[in-house]
Amino acid sequence: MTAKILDGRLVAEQVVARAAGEIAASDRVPGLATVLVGDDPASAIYVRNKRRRCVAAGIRDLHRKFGADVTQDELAAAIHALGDDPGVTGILLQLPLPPHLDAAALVSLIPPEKDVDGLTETSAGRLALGRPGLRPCTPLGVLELLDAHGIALSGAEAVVVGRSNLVGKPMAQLLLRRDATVTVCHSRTRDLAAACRRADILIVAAGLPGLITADAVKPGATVIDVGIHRTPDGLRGDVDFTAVRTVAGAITPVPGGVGPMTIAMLLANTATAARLPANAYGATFLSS
Ligand SMILES: Nc1nc2c(c(=O)[nH]1)N[C@@H](CN(C=O)c1ccc(C(=O)N[C@@H](CCC(=O)O)C(=O)O)cc1)CN2
Repeated sequence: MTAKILDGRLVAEQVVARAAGEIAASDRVPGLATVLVGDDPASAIYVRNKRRRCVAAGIRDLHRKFGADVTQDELAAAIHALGDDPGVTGILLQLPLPPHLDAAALVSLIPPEKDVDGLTETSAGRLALGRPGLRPCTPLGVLELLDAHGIALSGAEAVVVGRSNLVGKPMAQLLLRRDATVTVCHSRTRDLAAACRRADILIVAAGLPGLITADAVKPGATVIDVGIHRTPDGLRGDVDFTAVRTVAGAITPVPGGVGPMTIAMLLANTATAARLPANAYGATFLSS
């Protein structure tokens, strides 16, 4: 068997075109503030690509760049100012941050109705409770990709490898909302391969290159690789693509799978956020 390739670039184009259409039809121009701290080369690439895509879709680019030595208070003040600025309809703090900064505390300063990354406590809580809100871009993109390829979720055995706030946890919540039976695996899972073999849909966001080998995949399963690693041989995911594609029914490539979907869903969320009234999702907890 050779797996069908789930092309993220293709589906991302459709999502971006839809978002651009919504923006063109709206009377409010979205303004996205991307906040980039330090000199991480991968983060610089992702933010550059996000900004380019946004501008092409009619979103105002309100980028803010800070040195790696910026203090927590300086960054907090900048996020507060963006939160108060009516021209800024979306705020994104690119992760990871340098280790001296408290990323969770800074993310929590973003007003929920401008939280286009879906990472604030309000957004996460609303997802957990099944209430409307902005959802994290990568898990949202995975769902969009599965839907675009007609992969059924209701009643399916879904296994998520990884429990991060950025991907694993919200992915599990979104799959539950779509009536999948969800198992979340992590670094302490005893027999990871056995757990993964139960999956009709296997979503891997573990951050370990080549972690998932062919013996961990049920024949015919759909395998979604969220990992992205820069190796001497080029970009690689968390899945051993060459081996797993001979067992799986469908698989995402790296690059060209989930990555482009993450950016596309940011545009979709930015279009949505621009339509929200101030305070749509409740009060922000302001830290002193
Ligand atoms: N604030 C956030 N920080 C981070 C997020 C996020 O969603 N919000 N996700 C990741 C990185 N990420 C987005 O920021 C991201 C990763 C990969 C891609 C992508 O398009 N990858 C391409 C390859 C591009 C390349 O590296 O040359 C692909 O897979 O085809 C986009 C966005 C961590 N931080």
